[in-house]
Amino acid sequence: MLRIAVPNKGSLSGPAAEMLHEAGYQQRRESKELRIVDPVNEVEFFYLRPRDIAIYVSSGRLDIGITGRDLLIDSGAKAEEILPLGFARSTFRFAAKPGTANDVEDLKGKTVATSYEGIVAGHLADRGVDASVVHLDGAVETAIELGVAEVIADVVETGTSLRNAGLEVFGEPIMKSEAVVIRRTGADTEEPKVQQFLRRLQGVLVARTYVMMDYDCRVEQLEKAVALTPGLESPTVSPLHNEGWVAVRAMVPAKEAQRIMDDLYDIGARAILTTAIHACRL
Ligand SMILES: Nc1ncnc2c1ncn2[C@@H]1O[C@H](COP(=O)(O)OP(=O)(O)OP(=O)(O)O)[C@@H](O)[C@H]1O
Ligand SMILES: O=P(O)(O)OC[C@H]1O[C@H](OP(=O)(O)OP(=O)(O)O)[C@H](O)[C@@H]1O
Ligand SMILES: [Mg+2]
Repeated sequence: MLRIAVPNKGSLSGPAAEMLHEAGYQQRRESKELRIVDPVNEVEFFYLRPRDIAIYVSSGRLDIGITGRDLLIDSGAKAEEILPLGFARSTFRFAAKPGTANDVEDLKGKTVATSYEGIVAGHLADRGVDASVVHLDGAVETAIELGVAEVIADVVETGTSLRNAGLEVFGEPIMKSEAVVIRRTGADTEEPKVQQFLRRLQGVLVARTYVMMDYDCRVEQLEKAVALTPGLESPTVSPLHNEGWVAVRAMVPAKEAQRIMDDLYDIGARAILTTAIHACRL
């Protein structure tokens, strides 16, 4: 049975459970459940604190985990990312009151508050900057107002929390993060059970980012139309009862669907439809 760690709280937990559900796995019914078995799929899910997941996976007691890339790196645990999942996207940045610092070099002798000491200490050490790091569990933005630090390093998504605290980012982003699937460093990712789990999640990612497009066009326009909708391998083209017309079917990126429909219409395609993809295996 495959043993998988899933975030039990915070930004990662809802979207992770939703993705697993879409991939056909049973999920817990209430938030106090700490572990469940999905006997049909032969998988056991452990609901753990996102910060602890890399540690469990690196110990080898759990086969796979879902966590944030920033949490994985911060932990220093011997685990590696094997599939990015596209949710809980954020950047990790330095911020301070305007005029305090422009660059990481300006942190020399200053105090930086953060919940991600591992990332910050590593970043400062790589650049040879000697600064103190103070660990706080959360609401790090307030640390400057209350005089605990001159600078913070924190997760930024919309930037609202920073603006509300009168702070501004400076320097290059320290890292970009998103939810990722992790495995113990050096463990065999080719194992059939692991591969099946990854294919299921990849299927959800593809179903979320592509739509199926169908349309009719005149044979003379087929090459132009196919150039607009090349599909993954190549589009399906079927004859219509009306001679001189064909029906075309191809997957297209959901974000580009409206533009492609306009372009197809302009070259004479008609009855252009898009439909959602619920699941897929590429
Ligand atoms: N506002 C946010 N937008 C996107 N991702 C976020 C946000 N806040 C945290 N994350 C991501 O969530 C993970 C942190 O997990 P954590 O359990 O600390 O979540 P949290 O939402 O901050 O929960 P908590 O309520 O405990 O602070 C990291 O990968 C981080 O990048
Ligand atoms: O750029 P924004 O959209 O404002 O999002 C970023 C904020 O979200 C997270 O805070 P969270 O709500 O998890 O509280 P915490 O600081 O106590 O962890 C993170 O720590 C930032 O403070
Ligand atoms: Mg938080």
